Amino acid sequence: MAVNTLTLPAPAKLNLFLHIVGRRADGYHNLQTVFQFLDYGDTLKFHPNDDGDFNLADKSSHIPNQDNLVWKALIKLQDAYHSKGVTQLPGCTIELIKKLPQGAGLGGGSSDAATTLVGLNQLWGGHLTHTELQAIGTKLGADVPVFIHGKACFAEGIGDIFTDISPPTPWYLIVKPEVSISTAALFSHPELQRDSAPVTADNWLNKTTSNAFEPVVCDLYPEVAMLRRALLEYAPTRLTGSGACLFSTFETRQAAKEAQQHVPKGLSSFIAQGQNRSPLIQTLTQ
Ligand SMILES: C[C@@](CO)(OP(=O)(O)O)[C@H](O)COP(=O)(O)OP(=O)(O)OC[C@H]1O[C@@H](n2ccc(N)nc2=O)[C@H](O)[C@@H]1O
Ligand SMILES: Nc1ncnc2c1ncn2[C@@H]1O[C@H](COP(=O)(O)OP(=O)(O)O)[C@@H](O)[C@H]1O
Repeated sequence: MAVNTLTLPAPAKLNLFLHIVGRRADGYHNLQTVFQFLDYGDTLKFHPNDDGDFNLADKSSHIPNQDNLVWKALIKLQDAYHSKGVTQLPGCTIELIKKLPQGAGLGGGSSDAATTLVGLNQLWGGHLTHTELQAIGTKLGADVPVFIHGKACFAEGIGDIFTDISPPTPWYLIVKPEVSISTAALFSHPELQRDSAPVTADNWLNKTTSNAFEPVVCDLYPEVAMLRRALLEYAPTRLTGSGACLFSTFETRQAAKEAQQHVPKGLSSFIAQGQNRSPLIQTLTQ
């Protein structure tokens, strides 16, 4: 008999800073960044069935199912279970409810993939450890492992070697400029600074940090530069990941709400609080 629906969050992340410290032989870049999660994101509902079929019910993303990172995560996890000799996997329909904008630097697709791996692993009897799930996640995208890790961290390598930290957890106003940015194109941009001086998990808060993509993005997209200048009137403001979202940092939710009144009409924005344990991990350990 099919078990009950499992509902899990797929939260957003912010990169509180992001430096590039070198280029690797495989074309990827070594980063230094701090990941923090938000109490805001997508939701996945896993509806188990008795007929052994798998479906993705996604009314909100407009991404063809076979391209969706949820579906790709499902296929990769099935392969991993098969190679462990577990072939009888209970079927389910995965319902994806998207709130996060795409191509935003909030890691929405990566978080959906991570929640899929964690959720299905739980429904299939937990044959894989979180370390094994992270290794599968890396094959789907550099940002997937941190969502499985689920703790705020100083990250190195391609963003997959973690030192846990507890940065302050302020309120953020996140605003999405109406531009679409390719992460791969930005990483290969000739003007990108790729030689930032290394910082450490202990000293980054006392150093001058930045987001290496910000000057390039502001140069390519004047509307992002303009929005950044406007938001800087109210609070410290920075790009997250490769953009396009900007986040402004406030001590209180009220202050974030007041600044939100000034977001240019037509741009989407939301307010969320920084989380040092991701909402996914909080739900799993409840
Ligand atoms: C920049 C960051 C910062 O957290 O986030 P987003 O802006 O995507 O949210 C990540 O490094 C993005 O991670 P993710 O979006 O999963 O990237 P992937 O799909 O793995 O890679 C897309 C492309 O970016 C380049 N890439 C990615 C990561 C990295 N450390 N070096 C790279 O050079 C590669 O050209 C790769 O083909
Ligand atoms: N479930 C998904 N949610 C969002 N994007 C997805 C998903 N599956 C595949 N994608 C693709 O991944 C790309 C990056 O998405 P996303 O993770 O939201 O952006 P970012 O990494 O910039 O935060 C999108 O442009 C989209 O084509």
